[in-house]
Amino acid sequence: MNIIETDIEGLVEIYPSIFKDDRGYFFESYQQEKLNEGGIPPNFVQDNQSFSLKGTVRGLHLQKEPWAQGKLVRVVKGKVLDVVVDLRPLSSTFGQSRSFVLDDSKNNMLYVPEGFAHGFSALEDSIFHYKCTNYYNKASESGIIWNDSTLNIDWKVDNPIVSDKDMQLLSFAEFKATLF
Ligand SMILES: Cc1cn([C@H]2C[C@H](O)[C@@H](COP(=O)(O)OP(=O)(O)O[C@H]3O[C@@H](C)C(=O)[C@@H](O)[C@H]3O)O2)c(=O)[nH]c1=O
Repeated sequence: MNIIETDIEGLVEIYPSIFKDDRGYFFESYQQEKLNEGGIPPNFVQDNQSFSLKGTVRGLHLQKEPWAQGKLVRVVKGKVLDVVVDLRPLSSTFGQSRSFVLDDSKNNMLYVPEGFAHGFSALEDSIFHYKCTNYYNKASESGIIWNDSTLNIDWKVDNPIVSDKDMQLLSFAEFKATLF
């Protein structure tokens, strides 16, 4: 398992060791001790899985305190562009976004700490799986509109499929006004 720190504090990429043989492959999709050594907390309480048609954009989502969630995300099948925005008010990278391709041929994962907005676009039909450090809490849901012009994220999909709920999310400026 190769755990790689990114240039944003707490945001970590993980490349598991994949063992291939005549039958197929094997890898440890979650190993608490090794991940904890790499700075990833051990307190996951909920696993989620979604399927998205190619071209879908989900996000950008977060839950507010005290229901903030760290997320350990990966694709089971397919390929997504995973996007995070650092919304921790005291962070030197506040307001910055990063994108990572998560791919079922590499089985790479990303740990997104609490305090980030998270989303992804499906570059292929994709099954997405993630572990969360806190439970789903509908009343605490918040987020930023996927196509906010100031964040200017390239989702790398044409004519995105976006839920009605996500079309109602705040602009980044509106979101910031709720913080400060
Ligand atoms: C996220 C979630 C949704 N649901 C329900 C609510 C709703 O009826 C249905 C679909 O919910 P959503 O449209 O919010 O699903 P989705 O847009 O896939 O939401 C997810 O997006 C990605 C980008 C994230 O980062 C996740 O944390 C989560 O916010 O599932 C749960 O029961 N538990 C959960 O944990």
